[in-house]
Order: sequence, then C-alpha cells, then structure tokens
Amino acid sequence: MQPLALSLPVLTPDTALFLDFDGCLVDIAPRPDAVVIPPGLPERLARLHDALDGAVALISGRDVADLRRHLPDFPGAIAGSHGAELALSGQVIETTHQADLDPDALHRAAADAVADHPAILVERKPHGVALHYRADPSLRPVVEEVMARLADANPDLVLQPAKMAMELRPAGSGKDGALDRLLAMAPFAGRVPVYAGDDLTDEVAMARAQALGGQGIKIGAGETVARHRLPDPAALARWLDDALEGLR
Ligand SMILES: O=P(O)(O)OC[C@H]1O[C@H](O[C@H]2O[C@H](CO)[C@@H](O)[C@H](O)[C@H]2O)[C@H](O)[C@@H](O)[C@@H]1O
Repeated sequence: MQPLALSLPVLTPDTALFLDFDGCLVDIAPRPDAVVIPPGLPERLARLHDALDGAVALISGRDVADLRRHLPDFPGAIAGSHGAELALSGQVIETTHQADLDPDALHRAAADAVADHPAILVERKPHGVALHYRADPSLRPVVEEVMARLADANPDLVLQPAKMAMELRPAGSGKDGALDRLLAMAPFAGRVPVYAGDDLTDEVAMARAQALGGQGIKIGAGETVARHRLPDPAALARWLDDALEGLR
C-alpha cells in the first residue's frame, strides 16, 4: 500500500474536479433511497462549478436520473451508471446500451433468486442490477452466489463489488473511462484532474487521475491507490470550502 501524503491537493483555476456521490458527497445510509443531502452541498457544488468554469463532474454508480433527483440543480456534467451514461447541460448525451439487455427481466431474475431473503434489497438499475445485504451482512454469500449466476447468464455485464452490495454493470463501463471521456471535452480538456471517491469503483479513476498528473483523494478507511485521504464526507465538504476560498 502506498504511503498517503499528509497534505491535500491544492485546487487551482486549471483543476478539473471529479466527485463520487455515495460515501463521498453524502454519508452512507441504510438504503440507497435514504441518503440525505447535507445542508449546503448544492450551493457548494454550484460555487465550485463557477470557480472552475464548469469543470466539476459527478461520477457515480447511480444512474443520471437518480442523481438528478437528489441534486436537481447541479449545473455540471454527470457520469452515471459507472460511466455508462454521460450527461452534460441536463441532457443524457451518451449511453452505452447492451442491445440484448432487458433491465426489467434482469431485475425480475434477481428478485426471484433472493425471494427467500427479504432482507436483501434489489435495486433496479437501467444498465444492470444491484443486490444490497446491508440489512443482514450474513447474507453476503447468498448475494455473491446469485450475482455470479446472473453474471454467467449475462456476458455483457460484469460483477462489481460495492459497499455491502454486489452490482452487475455493463462490461466496458468504468469510472476511469468516464474520466477519460470527460477530460477529452470542454471544459475539462487540458485541466489537471482531482478525483475524490470512497469505494472500489473509484480506485481505477483515482489511479487514472494520478497517472495523468493529477491527484486522488480517498474518502474513509481502506486500502487505496490515492495519495491523499479524508476521513468522511464532512471533512471533504470542509476541504472543498477551504479550496473555494483559495480560488477566489
Ligand atoms: O459511485 P457511487 O456514487 O459511490 O455509488 C455507488 C453505489 O451507491 C449506492 O449504494 C451504496 O450507498 C447506499 C446508500 O448510502 C448504501 O445503502 C449501499 O449499501 C451502498 O452500496 C447505490 O445504491 C448504488 O446504485 C451505487 O452504484
């Protein structure tokens, strides 16, 4: 494991800022629909968007519509569904579809497979499905077995371990690819990426940001490739506020 630098990156006017959502901008909640937007978060994001000339993006495993429900006024780009969706200026401009993926059928298959375990939450996703075992962590082996079976039956999807959950996401999607796509377009192109995230899915994106001369910030505990760490979303919020002062 790489030693983590004690200092945090400095945001400069040529930074491109990439922020994960669950566990990074908002605290982890018992269920996906129970997350609480911290007071001041929408305003903080809007101010960052202004200070960085629009170069602020959300990059999440959630789909774009879900993120928009939680942050309806977020003015920046959103890469949703682990990068399978990309939205700029309120429009989804790019979607990676699996021609033969029927999300309803996948959701039904997952729900049927765990019907004997009501503590497992089945999350329907437009590009896959997630099974959550947060309500009863002893059910993790059940979730892993079911998801491995569903992955075998759906070769266009890949398994993605998450926090107290397993997901199936489109093969070829990923937050590193989302970072690359955004960095190839205005207003992100030519800027230095800074990526903050808390989960396994963020590791490839933080590695990519650092390989491109930028920085990764791991939120919370756990092994990471990131050179920097903050303990929780509240600490990230404080650091972002300080960074905003420096950008004025
Ligand atoms: O990429 P992210 O923005 O971090 O999203 C990753 C997944 O987050 C959600 O699940 C996680 O957060 C839930 C709410 O705090 C929590 O209950 C769950 O245990 C976590 O795994 C979301 O439900 C997924 O769709 C996202 O892919």
